[in-house]
Amino acid sequence: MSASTSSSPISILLINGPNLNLLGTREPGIYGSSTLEDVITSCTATATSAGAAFTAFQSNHEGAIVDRIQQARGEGVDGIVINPAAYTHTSVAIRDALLGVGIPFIELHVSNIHAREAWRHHSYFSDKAVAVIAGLGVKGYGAFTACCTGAVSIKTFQNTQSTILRQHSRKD
Ligand SMILES: O=C1C[C@@](O)(C(=O)O)C[C@@H](O)[C@@H]1O
Repeated sequence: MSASTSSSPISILLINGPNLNLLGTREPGIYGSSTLEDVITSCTATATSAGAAFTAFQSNHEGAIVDRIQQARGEGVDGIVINPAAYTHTSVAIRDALLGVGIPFIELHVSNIHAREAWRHHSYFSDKAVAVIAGLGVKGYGAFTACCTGAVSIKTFQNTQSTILRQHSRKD
């Protein structure tokens, strides 16, 4: 991975796949009422306060997501947080792009894909992800916090994952 140094802030790229632009209106019983804009605003605030660089990208197109991942290597992105959405269950191309650039990534789902239809249980990403977050609603995007607040690098996320899950499961 491209290491972050004290002189260069950690750089995080958030990628959202197809139909996540509809967050807030899309099946609210499953995905909640927060919009993607709400999510990005919150993540941007977190990144800014942590002194991290943050970029968000959403596309409904597989090739565009592959292109954005490839572009990330040239930009020196340290870690990717990706909700591949429906491509989770189908995309060898996005998996290969992530492995090709060698940037560590966290896989994120708003819903608990393992509590849904059987065909959603398989992910082309989970076995290669630093961590997998699912079922915490849009609060799952708070996983992003672990990538930049006080964390040396996204690799430390593995050690903080259980803490994050505890924090988010509290009803506060
Ligand atoms: O589009 C999505 C969103 C999703 O990734 C989630 O965030 O829960 C789960 C996927 O199965 C689904 O196709």
